[in-house]
Amino acid sequence: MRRHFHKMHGLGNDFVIIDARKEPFEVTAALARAIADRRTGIGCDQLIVLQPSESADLRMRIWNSDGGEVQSCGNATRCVILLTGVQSIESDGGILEGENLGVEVEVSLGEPRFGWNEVPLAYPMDTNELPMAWDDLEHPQALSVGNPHVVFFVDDLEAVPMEYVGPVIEHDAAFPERINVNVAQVEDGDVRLRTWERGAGLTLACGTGACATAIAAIKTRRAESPVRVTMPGGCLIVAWAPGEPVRMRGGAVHVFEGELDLEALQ
Ligand SMILES: N[C@@H](CCC[C@H](N)C(=O)O)C(=O)O
Repeated sequence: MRRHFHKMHGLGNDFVIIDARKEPFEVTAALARAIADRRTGIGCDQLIVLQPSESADLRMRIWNSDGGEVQSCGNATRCVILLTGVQSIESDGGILEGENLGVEVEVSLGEPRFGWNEVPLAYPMDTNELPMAWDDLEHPQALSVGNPHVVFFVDDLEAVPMEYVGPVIEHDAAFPERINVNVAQVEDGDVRLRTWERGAGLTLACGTGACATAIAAIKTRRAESPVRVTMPGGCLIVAWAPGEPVRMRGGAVHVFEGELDLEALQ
């Protein structure tokens, strides 16, 4: 069996996108891992499947490269808007709205949530400053922008061994659904960010991570909205004020399309 797919990326965070609005497509964790495998599959950070929706223009489902299904993906949202032209997307993290502005795509990810059980954390803690530390990384903020994030601000981003500390924090028992780990440095109100993504590891950019980090920077007056967030793959502009949805603007690129050989992947 063969199935049409699109390969897209948002600032180097890459996706295999399958449009299953007319023809259903069943995903198992094993199939998601096989498609995402860069040696034997197509290769991607996340597999995205588009389905019909009753509450929005379409439903977007997201699988990390480890095969786990998750709630939200900021960079994929911009790609899906570019690909399909829709303006509202149902996701497990909420309704996402956006618009293709031409060179860039703008997306609203809804209002962030700061309750310990909304992140979620394993037990009550002050999400403005978790009383926790991992080596030199300490007291992160925790929040949900549809998916769970912690944000650390540091003086020297390059000195942080993300490959070592990222997976340790991701799997800490304090985070029952695991967590996306953002480490950022702020200079003159501009944010530089590296993200260890839950279920995908270090990526060139993370859209929800950029939103979570900009919100954390605005809350602590390290930066003012709109915030420029620069990641290894490029930059996003993030706007937010307390009580409002977070909005993100940036690029999205269609790379190629082709046919998946599903039998070869099993
Ligand atoms: N790359 C994404 C986030 C993808 C999901 C994330 N790894 C999770 O497990 O929540 C983005 O651009 O936001």
